[in-house]
Amino acid sequence: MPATPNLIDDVYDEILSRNPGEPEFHQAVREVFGSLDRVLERNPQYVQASILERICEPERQIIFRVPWVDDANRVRINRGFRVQFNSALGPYKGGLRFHPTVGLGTVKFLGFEQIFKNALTGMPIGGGKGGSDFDPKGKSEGEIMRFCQSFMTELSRHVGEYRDVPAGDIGVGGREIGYLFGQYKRMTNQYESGVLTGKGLTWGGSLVRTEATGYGAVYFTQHMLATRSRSFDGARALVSGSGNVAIYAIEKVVELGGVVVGASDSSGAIHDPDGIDLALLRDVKERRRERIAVYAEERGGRARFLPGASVWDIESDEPIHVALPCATQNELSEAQAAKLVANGLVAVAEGANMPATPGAVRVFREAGVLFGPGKAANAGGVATSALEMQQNASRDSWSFEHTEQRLAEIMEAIHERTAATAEEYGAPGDYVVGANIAGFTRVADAMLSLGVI
Ligand SMILES: NC(=O)C1=CN([C@@H]2O[C@H](COP(=O)(O)OP(=O)(O)OC[C@H]3O[C@@H](n4cnc5c(N)ncnc54)[C@H](O)[C@@H]3O)[C@@H](O)[C@H]2O)C=CC1
Ligand SMILES: O=C(O)CCC(=O)C(=O)O
Repeated sequence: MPATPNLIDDVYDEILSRNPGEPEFHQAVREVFGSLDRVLERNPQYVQASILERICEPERQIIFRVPWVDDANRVRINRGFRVQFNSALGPYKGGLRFHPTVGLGTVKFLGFEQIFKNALTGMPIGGGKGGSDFDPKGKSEGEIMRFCQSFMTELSRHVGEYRDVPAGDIGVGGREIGYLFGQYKRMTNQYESGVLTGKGLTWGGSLVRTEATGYGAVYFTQHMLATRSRSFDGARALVSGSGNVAIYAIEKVVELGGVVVGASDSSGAIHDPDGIDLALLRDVKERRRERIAVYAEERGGRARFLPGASVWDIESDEPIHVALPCATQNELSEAQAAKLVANGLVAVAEGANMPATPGAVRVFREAGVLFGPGKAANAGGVATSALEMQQNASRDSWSFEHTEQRLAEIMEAIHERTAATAEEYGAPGDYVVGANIAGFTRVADAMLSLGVI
């Protein structure tokens, strides 16, 4: 009988009562705690130093008003957030999300995940996350710019190369990072490239950052598949979403010989049994910023749009070997997981943060499906952000080949670290246990060294 179950339950109960109304944060904490009993047994020093309690309490939470003027000259108000969760390993690092569902609990769940993900990369970055309930959908270029400028006017007090380095996430891509960086530069009167990552290539950005999260998730999957002597060659895959992570995951799957037969956005899913035409999808989503239905209309043939459906509802006559959820949290349910398993699923890698519900994760693990949790599988994005920071600090810019090689090595190392830790703690092949323990112990050891702060 483990010596610590009561402690973990007690700390969790305390977190529930101290953080009411934040179900996604609770879910993320529960998921990590589920792997930690064996770690606390072996490391009583973590218990003595209250690492569990401390790691769940953000170092700082900033909530601010974001006033801006719309095209009709009306003053609009949104709420901005930055949660600076843990800086034991380096400056806070993590993206900004602009989406109407964003609240403190969302940002805390993402920031909490980010602590362990960033630790897994082996790079000197702490964990943080931010965002706003601003909805970029349907807004003009001018409105997006004015919102970003107002958001940065407050955020600028809290960020910096050595303090906190935001990047993109849902609703925040190169365009928004540009407006945020422009306003920061104007306010501080200095060209501090290292304050944000995901920058454009002519003003301090890194090659491969755009592709990194999607490519990294596919590299991670490739390593998982190799443990069963399998590869992407001839594999059929479903990818949810059609944003930054999804697009480059699709690109890499196809490059490695796989076929992607479905993708989605928040209006529905497309099923294209002959394989998605990536050039058309990119044109529709990246350039024209249209709904995904337009892809099916223009593609013709056997491509279909399924209004309001999830990609995981697609009825495929042929087996689906790989699932890459790359849209949003809790998008893949237990019932959808069971259906995928029945249709020949071999591997899942979370390109998004926490896209599989706890029930879905249980189904995958019990069925022996290779399951790469987001902390490990989507860490290529933030790792390449850290490479962007390295380039900024050395006033250098690396070639695409060199940077992609670094990304590939980092993803291989994360896979190795995760698999080895799972093995060491008696759970061979369980990437959830491996990622949680490897991430947690790296941060916990640093926290011990830094004293009670
Ligand atoms: N951009 C990055 O480097 C990283 C992103 N992530 C995670 O990956 C996920 C996707 O992020 P990005 O691609 O950057 O955002 P994005 O804004 O470029 O794309 C998000 C995509 O998800 C779709 N989507 C959103 N809600 C949906 C819903 N309820 N149902 C179906 N589709 C929905 C959107 O239509 C869009 O296609 C998020 O969970 C994010 O936290 C994780 C690591 C790094
Ligand atoms: O590149 C970054 O700093 C952030 C990436 C991110 O938000 C994530 O990993 O979820």
